[in-house]
Amino acid sequence: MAAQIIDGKALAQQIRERIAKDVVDLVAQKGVRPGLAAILVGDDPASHIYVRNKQKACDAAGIYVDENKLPASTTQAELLRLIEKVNADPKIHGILVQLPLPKHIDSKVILDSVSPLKDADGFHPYNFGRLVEGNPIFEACTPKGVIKMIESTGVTIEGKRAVVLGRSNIVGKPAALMLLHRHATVTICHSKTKDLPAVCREAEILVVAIGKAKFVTADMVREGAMVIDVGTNRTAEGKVVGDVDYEPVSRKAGWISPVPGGVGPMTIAMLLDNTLESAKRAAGLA
Ligand SMILES: Nc1nc(=O)c2c([nH]1)NC[C@@H]1CN(c3ccc(C(=O)N[C@@H](CCC(=O)O)C(=O)O)cc3)C=[N+]21
Repeated sequence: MAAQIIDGKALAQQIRERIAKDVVDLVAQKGVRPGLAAILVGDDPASHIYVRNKQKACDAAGIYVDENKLPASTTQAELLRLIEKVNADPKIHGILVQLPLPKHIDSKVILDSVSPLKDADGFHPYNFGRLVEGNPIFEACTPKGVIKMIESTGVTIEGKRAVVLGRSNIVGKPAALMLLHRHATVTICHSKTKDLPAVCREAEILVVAIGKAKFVTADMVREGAMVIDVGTNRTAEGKVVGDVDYEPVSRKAGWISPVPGGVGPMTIAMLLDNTLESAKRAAGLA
């Protein structure tokens, strides 16, 4: 039996249409248009493509974007001044500092300087702490998108064995917490995990975020499992592939998310959603 495909692109499109309607209502009712400050430092081509896609999605949803493309030579102090400015700007409800930043800039210092009330990426330690508590304001976009994809299948998370492959602060760890709060039994695996394939085979829900092309093979997947592939890897030929060896795994899994067209588009939709929610809060709603 071939797995059912979790179409992140279509789901993201539905969510973006709902956001566009909510933006119209928010403008009509409160005179507040959601605003996102997008900050991009340097000339990493992939980052420019991502930011352009985020900009297009915001435009289509009626979200105002204050785009800041800074040269690679930008100093940490200059970047901090820009963040102070957008922190104080009432037109801005969400701030995105595109990662990675150039090496001479300390990302931790920069991300910590973003107002927790505008932290649409959910990367600030305050928001991470709120997530640990189970009382988040902003949830990181990629793991939030992963949860929405799982929920879209109608499969209940409660009571399930979930395995998260990867322990990064921006995907693996928050994804594991979000699954835990929805009452899954969660295991986090990483490079030091012993007999990783056996642990993965226990998963009814397997979330893969390790950043290695085709790392998850069919022998690591339980029959009928739900496999969510967070990877975005570029092959030598320039093709985008996930962390999952899609063809063989899709013959064994019950559900699978493709790359491209899976978690990536959902990440962008969640950035819009977080910006909208922030604007609603600023307008005294929600
Ligand atoms: N502050 C910050 N927040 C982020 O959320 C953030 C970031 N920095 N830095 C880089 C990563 C990566 N990321 C992706 C978003 C969309 C796709 C996406 O839409 N991908 C398309 C394919 C794109 C292609 O073909 O190149 C897809 O999967 O269908 C992928 C990756 C967000 N990130």
